[in-house]
Amino acid sequence: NSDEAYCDKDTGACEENGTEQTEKDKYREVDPHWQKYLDKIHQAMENYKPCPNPDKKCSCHSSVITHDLKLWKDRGGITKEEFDRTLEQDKGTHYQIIDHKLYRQDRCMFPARCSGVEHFILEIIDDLPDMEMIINVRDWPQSPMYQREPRPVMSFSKTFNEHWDIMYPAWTFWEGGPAVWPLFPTGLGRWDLMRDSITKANEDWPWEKKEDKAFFRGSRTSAERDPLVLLSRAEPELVDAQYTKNQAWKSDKDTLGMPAATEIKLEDHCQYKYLFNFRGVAASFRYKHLFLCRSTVFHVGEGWLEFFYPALKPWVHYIPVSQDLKDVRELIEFAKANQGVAKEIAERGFQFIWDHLRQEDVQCYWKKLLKKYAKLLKFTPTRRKEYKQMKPKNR
Ligand SMILES: O=c1ccn([C@@H]2O[C@H](COP(=O)(O)OP(=O)(O)O[C@H]3O[C@H](CO)[C@@H](O)[C@H](O)[C@H]3O)[C@@H](O)[C@H]2O)c(=O)[nH]1
Repeated sequence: NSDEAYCDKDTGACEENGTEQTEKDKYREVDPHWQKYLDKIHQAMENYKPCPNPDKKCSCHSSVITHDLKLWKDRGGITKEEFDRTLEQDKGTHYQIIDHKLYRQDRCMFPARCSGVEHFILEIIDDLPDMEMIINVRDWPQSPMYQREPRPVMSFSKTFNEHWDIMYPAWTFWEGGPAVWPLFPTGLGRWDLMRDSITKANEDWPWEKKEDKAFFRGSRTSAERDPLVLLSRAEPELVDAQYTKNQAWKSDKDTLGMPAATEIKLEDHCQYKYLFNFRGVAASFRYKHLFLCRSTVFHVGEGWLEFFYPALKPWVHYIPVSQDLKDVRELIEFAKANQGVAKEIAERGFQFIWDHLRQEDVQCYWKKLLKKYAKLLKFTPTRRKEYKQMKPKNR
């Protein structure tokens, strides 16, 4: 095997053999200490099959639909009894699509979130067959596997190992994202607009100009973020990670014993080379935005997903960090010592999100999902007369 000729397995030392530089050599030229990570990148790149580009059929993400619906397919479809039981258990908001019109029960726990969901459904309603859905707009998924009976409910986020929920693209792509005072008092903001504004902001921060530091700003929605905040307090030169307030904030205890930090716009995250993403309650909306900075995304833990996460690959598009953050210092140091590869990961991450997470892709996913889902329903929806028809806001 010609690859083996380059490096001594025991010492990790590599030698030039006078031949042309191969793709693999590129990852074999540095401090042997970092070899294990360079090998991971090489391996990941070898296994990676890029999605078609342009990808008019959002094929990049379709395997998630197949995965999420497989359970119901294997069970022979969704029965009326299963559907009604989930409805009675109040696991989400009930929608009906009948004759290309969208109807909804009156109650929605978070109206702006329902509105964000409805925006996408109404845009494709002419192409959708009759169906009914239970759409959960809470953060937390509603069909845990420890309860042996699965529920036909749709949620924006879940884990593959612990939840049966069918993932749909979160409301926040349009509206209903978290309000962060004073940055986004009415919610995080439309994804298509933020795509443009963060990408424009990154132009002021080319890689060479960015600060060589890891960065995180957000609230303590999960204590999994604590080790990074503590590392930042101990070594502010390496990491700047601080807790901000959220609506539940009552005292410094909610920001790990320190006063809350000032909020920083996502556009201003672009001035740092290494940006951290963590799950919060469920997946955090920040993930997709971080890539737009053309900074290297450090993604902590693999469990919590949104529909587009599985298409992003560790070491190709982001640096994976273990959930307990035991490897975090070494990984940041790896990136600092191997700027070339860190920058390449940043570029690939940016390009993926730019090419494959457009508003068209979100829309396309909704359409594919609902069409396939409708085929699994083993009953014909009957219109509930008390439900109101939901109409586009600006049409
Ligand atoms: O200084 C800041 C602080 C926050 N944010 C953004 O504000 C949003 C909210 O941040 P944070 O308070 O840390 O909450 P998250 O944990 O990211 O998200 C929570 O809120 C979401 C919507 O309610 C839920 O879906 C998640 O599961 C839940 O964890 C994120 O997009 C952040 O990037 C900033 O841009 N700058």
